[in-house]
Amino acid sequence: MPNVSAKICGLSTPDTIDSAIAGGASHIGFVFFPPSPRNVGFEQAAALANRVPAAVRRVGVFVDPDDALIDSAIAAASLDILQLHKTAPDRIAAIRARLAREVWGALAVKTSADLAQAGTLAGAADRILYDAKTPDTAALPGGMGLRFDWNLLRGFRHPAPWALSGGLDAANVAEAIARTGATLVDVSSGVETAPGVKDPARIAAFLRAARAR
Ligand SMILES: O=C(O)c1ccccc1NCC(=O)[C@H](O)[C@H](O)COP(=O)(O)O
Repeated sequence: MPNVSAKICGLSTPDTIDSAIAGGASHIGFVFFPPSPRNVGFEQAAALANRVPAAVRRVGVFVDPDDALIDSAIAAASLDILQLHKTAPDRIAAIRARLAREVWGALAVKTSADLAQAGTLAGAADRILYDAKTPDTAALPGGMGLRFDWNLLRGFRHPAPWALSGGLDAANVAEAIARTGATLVDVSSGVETAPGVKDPARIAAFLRAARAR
């Protein structure tokens, strides 16, 4: 069975960063999107990023960002990877070409028609993050604890490396991995006690469960 790696997204405090690292997270996500309860400022991100060892990848999470925001976030938090939500494939490709950095494209999934759009991200992004589609009225395109039907991924021919996200937690991540074959999983609200409030114990439990599947 392949090793499963885990990204803990939306971290904003030193204790939760430390918990993710101690628990074996492969990736740590910082959200740069002011409407999010997980948004971090540049100085805050810089201090948090300093706690992250080089072996753990620092992911910046953005919603259709402009170049100035990306450049400031990279400078502050030494980001290894950019995760782009609601960003057109040609814009993703342009960002990737300009920065020569790993870039992930988030694909909002509810139906098989959504999943069929994965091909548009292949070639533009290094990795596709399958995430649950949030309602049009929602303030956020991610981090809402929603999950999509994992059966949609059964037999799906992934056009690029990928990761699974959306509504994962310590109780369901093993099943999610078994059902989809994911080798990289991503969680945010499933390790929180309230929106934006990460819990070190839940982070540790999630990472244990992802390993123990
Ligand atoms: O988490 C946010 O607040 C957020 C805001 C804007 C764009 C993306 C955001 N999160 C992206 C993530 O990578 C989350 O981990 C992913 O959507 C899963 O969230 P959850 O279902 O809460 O585990």
